[in-house]
Amino acid sequence: MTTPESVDTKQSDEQDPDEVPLGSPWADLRAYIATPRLGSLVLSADGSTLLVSVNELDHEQTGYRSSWWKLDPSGAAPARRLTRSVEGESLAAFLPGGDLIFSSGRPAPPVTKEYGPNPEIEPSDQDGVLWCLPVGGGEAYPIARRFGGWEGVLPARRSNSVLFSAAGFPGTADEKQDQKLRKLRKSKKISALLHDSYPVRYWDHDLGGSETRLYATELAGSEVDHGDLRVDLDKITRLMPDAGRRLDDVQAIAEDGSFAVVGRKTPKPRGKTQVSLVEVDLVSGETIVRAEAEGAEFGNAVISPDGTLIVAIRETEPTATEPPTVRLWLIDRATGEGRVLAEDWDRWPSPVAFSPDSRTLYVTADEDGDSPIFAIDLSGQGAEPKRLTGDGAFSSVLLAPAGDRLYAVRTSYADPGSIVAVDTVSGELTDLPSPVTYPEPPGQLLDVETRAADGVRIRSYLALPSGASAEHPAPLALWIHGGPLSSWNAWSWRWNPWLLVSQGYAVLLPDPALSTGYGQDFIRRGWGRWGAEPFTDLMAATDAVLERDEISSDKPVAMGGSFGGYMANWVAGHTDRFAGIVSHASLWNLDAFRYTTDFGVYWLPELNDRMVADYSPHRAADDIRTPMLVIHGDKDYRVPISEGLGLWAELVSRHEGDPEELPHKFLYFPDENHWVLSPQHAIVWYETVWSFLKSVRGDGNFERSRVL
Ligand SMILES: CC(=O)N[C@@H](C)C(=O)N[C@@H](C)C(=O)N[C@@H](C)C(=O)O
Repeated sequence: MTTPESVDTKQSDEQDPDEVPLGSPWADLRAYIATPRLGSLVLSADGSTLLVSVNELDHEQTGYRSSWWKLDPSGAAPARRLTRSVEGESLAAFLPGGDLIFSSGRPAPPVTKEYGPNPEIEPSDQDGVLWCLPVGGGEAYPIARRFGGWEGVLPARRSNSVLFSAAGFPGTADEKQDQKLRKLRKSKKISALLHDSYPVRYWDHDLGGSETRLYATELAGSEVDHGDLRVDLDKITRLMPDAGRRLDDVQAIAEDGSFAVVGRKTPKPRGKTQVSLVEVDLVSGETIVRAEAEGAEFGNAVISPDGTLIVAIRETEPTATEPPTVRLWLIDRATGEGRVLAEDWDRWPSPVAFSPDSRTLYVTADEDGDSPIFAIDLSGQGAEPKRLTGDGAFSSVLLAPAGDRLYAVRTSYADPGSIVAVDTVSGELTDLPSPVTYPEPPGQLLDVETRAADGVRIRSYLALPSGASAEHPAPLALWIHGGPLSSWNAWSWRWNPWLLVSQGYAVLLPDPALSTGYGQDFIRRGWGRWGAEPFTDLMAATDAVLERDEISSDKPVAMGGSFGGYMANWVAGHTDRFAGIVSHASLWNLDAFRYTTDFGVYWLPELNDRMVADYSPHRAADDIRTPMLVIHGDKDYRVPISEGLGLWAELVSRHEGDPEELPHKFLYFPDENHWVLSPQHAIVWYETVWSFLKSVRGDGNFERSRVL
């Protein structure tokens, strides 16, 4: 598979724009949305089969469908597509014998007792069907159907134990009742939910209609029992049935299938919850609390192959003045004792795998514009992390059973994604043949740095168009990342600087105060002071690149989404140095935001009254003189639409001149969420941003996208 062919064409007036052959994906938005995107990796228990998911544009070009591709872990054979259906496939996990379980919306045979549970339930568009692709060959066949779908499938590596998780309706005692209630609600068109706890929404969907339920069973595999596998949640063991909505997530299963580690939420006063780690015995169902502490939460657990150790992250609760800390927490199952690992390591790590002898732990952590893999030797006293990989952000990291190599998807802002094998001793990378090859971006990615007024180093990436030079300097676009506890270190299809580079801009991607990968002090510097150091760091980074010969001294433009949108709004109210500002899914009135965002209690320690009084962008509404493009999706529950509506109303109500000459625009998506994910809307998003930036720079009039 390659990206859509690059053909240099000029659009004639008569031609339907959709008929014009595709150009480069970094310049032609139709080619951009049609470019396949790498997803996550799955490895078989014996290490012989590595899969990667690939997201491709669907036939209507209004969504993406994912399929699984088979990779040769040795790197010899090319990638080949393993699953193919119009509806796509998602969840995937190997049984130890090699059978692959996956979910797919592909048409399943009619419901009969023969093939699945709950035969009284008519097939529906809300069905989730799990399929098995037998290792010995042959067609995939359905093994379970469930109205409402599945959350996860987690097989043990060296036994027949398999965990299934699915969302159950609160108040229903078992799977039968759950399925009946779902059917009733559907037929009566009931969508109402009753809440008695917090939170009630998450990113773009409602909570309250579901709680995670956990089931365990033994699946021998089709090769072993010479028959088809069947899973019926009514007939298998439900674990922690009394946990109700306290069961948070299923994090890991022991290789021998004897126990699993799950997150358990305990409701706390003032709407808080605290997640602890609980071990559940898959046979007896007994539970043991493995990690629990006031003022801290635990997650991302990994179990050592010998089953003696659990490592997770421990994140402390922030206060008004102290940001959270993230550390590794090592639990010795024999003694039940837990301790911090690599306490002095000033990074926020996340565990990914243990070596086969359980003596080395592999983790990833943001570091200085990368998110590399580190190895931590657990046998010595020091637990000193050793950086294994160089540039790039490594995700979906899996260890080969022999322990000699890790597999990962590596991305950076110079690379949309490669599949790599990492030597666990030398850290050497080998590229594996990937289902997707991407064309080179239309420029260079530079690592640049400057000093803030207080002497602190601020580093950034600068995406520079190929032709930029002292003779042809490029106009500058400042991009501000979200979070704010994050870093511009991994490729993003949503925030892709190369699309703007192809329009001639140089794009600056700074990591200001609050960014991850530079240590705790760097985060603390901006904590509760959003309009102070994070803002002045961004300005310092902008000043420094404006001095470069290849950068035009014209007024730059600025853009940011989410927290980056907060900062875009703050910039608008505190400087007139930008020609135009794009504010996507932005925080405008912090006083309102902290109570209406989906998870307000996360923000409350930092967004206290004092911080809100000092740093809410809406307080500087009178000072905004820069044209703004406001963009918001109505289904954004992280930064609710009220923030975008408030910003828009305040901008418009301050415009005293000719209404026809309002300098601002509002691009509103009634059915998009925080990210604007559908491909057709991504096109509208970029087209509108391009046109707005062009107009504020005086390069032409603002032109509506032809579909607006
Ligand atoms: C619970 C919570 O709010 N977590 C934050 C990481 C978060 O979602 N922040 C948003 C306001 C934000 O800035 N998100 C960024 C990562 C984005 O680009 O969506």
